[in-house]
Amino acid sequence: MSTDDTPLDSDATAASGDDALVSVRDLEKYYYEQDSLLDTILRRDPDAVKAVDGVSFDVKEGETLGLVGESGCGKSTTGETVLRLREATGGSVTFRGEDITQLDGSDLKDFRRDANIVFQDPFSSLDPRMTAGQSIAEPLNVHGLPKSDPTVDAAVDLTTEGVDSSDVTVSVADDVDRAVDPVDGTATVHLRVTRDDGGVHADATENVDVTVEERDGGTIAVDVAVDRGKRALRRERAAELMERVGLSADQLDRYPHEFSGGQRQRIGIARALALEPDFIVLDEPVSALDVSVQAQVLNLLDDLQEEFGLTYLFIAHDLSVVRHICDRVAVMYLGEIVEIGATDEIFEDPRHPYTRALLESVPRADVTEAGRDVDPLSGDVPSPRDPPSGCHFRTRCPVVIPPDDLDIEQEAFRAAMDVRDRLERGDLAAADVESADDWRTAYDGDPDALPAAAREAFADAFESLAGGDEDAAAARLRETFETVCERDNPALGDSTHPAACHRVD
Ligand SMILES: Nc1ncnc2c1ncn2[C@@H]1O[C@H](COP(=O)(O)OP(=O)(O)OP(=O)(O)O)[C@@H](O)[C@H]1O
Repeated sequence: MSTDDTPLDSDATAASGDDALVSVRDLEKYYYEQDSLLDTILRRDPDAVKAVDGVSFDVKEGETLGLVGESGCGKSTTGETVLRLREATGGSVTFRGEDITQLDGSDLKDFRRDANIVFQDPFSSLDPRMTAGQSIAEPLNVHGLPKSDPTVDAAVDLTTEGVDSSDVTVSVADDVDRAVDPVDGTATVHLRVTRDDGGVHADATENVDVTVEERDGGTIAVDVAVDRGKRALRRERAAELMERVGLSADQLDRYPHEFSGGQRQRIGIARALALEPDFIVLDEPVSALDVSVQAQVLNLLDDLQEEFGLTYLFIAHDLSVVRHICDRVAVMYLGEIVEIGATDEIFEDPRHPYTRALLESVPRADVTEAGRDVDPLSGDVPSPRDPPSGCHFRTRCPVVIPPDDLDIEQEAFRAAMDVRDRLERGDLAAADVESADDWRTAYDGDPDALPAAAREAFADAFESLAGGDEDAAAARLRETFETVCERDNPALGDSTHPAACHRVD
């Protein structure tokens, strides 16, 4: 989550394999709606909601990749499918080179320790009947942690004062790694043995149980062990995490409703950190918070990323949030990624008309570089059950490409396409038309400003309509006004900053 410029000479979609922690390829998540009885009787194929429809991207180790787009574009479904909280219906997700869509049993459980999620709404994502401490410790409980790792060695780093170190023998229990974080495969207890007027004392920096005994002959025996049970250790870990996310360990026994929104989100973050993951999906982590606390939570996420070397997939609909914390940004529209690139490039040189329109909805101060020459988005995202043919954005796109042989202004072309859409949707029917000339009222623009070929096409089509032949009318309009944008779905290239648009090379 650095604000430094990311090198732009790397491939934007694929992080060239080696440095990718997560690689997503052609990911699909289709939801199949419950069939009606009639569907079952007629053996119709179930309707698919194509929430994620062939998405590919990499998240490099240590980076923050933003995933942005309007509500309903499939961002959450992507995040949850990448984490295997939902099952993919196609494609692959590779984590450290292993396809996690194929994992099961203990391998899947291991992946769940490595990758976690912070949800948007910290109130509904926390169980109201659990205290903060219980919520944070729950993942440890589920995984039976903390437990000792037999491959970790136990060691002691001894210092003495008033005692000759050669007189001290220390025995460290093998399982101290339950309470002492190992470094490079060794859990080291830092022990200090001192003598003062009261006798000999032994203290450890770590939270372990130390007993000291002075034996005949002047030798000193120190035992280091972890005597607390798992439950107590989990509570200690929860307390540490509370402090790390900016809360007080004294609040461990409070319930979610006793915290503010920002504090609840901190608890959600502590819970996500409990298993020491490498990768976290942040699903709109600050969208539900007051603007005044958003920056604090973003700063916390930034600090945690640096301290623990975390990799983030940051989901947001608000581009202004993304700008300051993401290294790269992927823009999603109706189940597809339409543009991906380094954050500065996305903001300073947006290539896809959808990205430009999204930038238009960002508060003005944040997009001075992008200019203000694009209309903000109008209308809603179409249904992913029946996405538009070709480029999914074409029904809202302000720069649809007219046919080569039709010399027509964009606005006039859009108005002509509206007539076509209404006819094809059934909103304009033969019953609404009496004569060929009726096209002049159906067309929302200056009919006389249209090129002759367009006027002829309308007149022919409306004559067919007046005669009751809707199919012939639709065919005539398609023949004249069909655009490449509805024929072909533009692919996302593999350049440094690709955009899936017929206008972008
Ligand atoms: N369980 C489900 N069954 C059917 N359709 C679903 C299901 N979950 C999501 N969808 C649909 O999939 C599409 C993508 O939803 P998703 O929540 O992933 O989008 P999003 O971009 O994250 O939006 P939001 O910001 O509102 O969460 C939407 O049309 C949604 O209605």
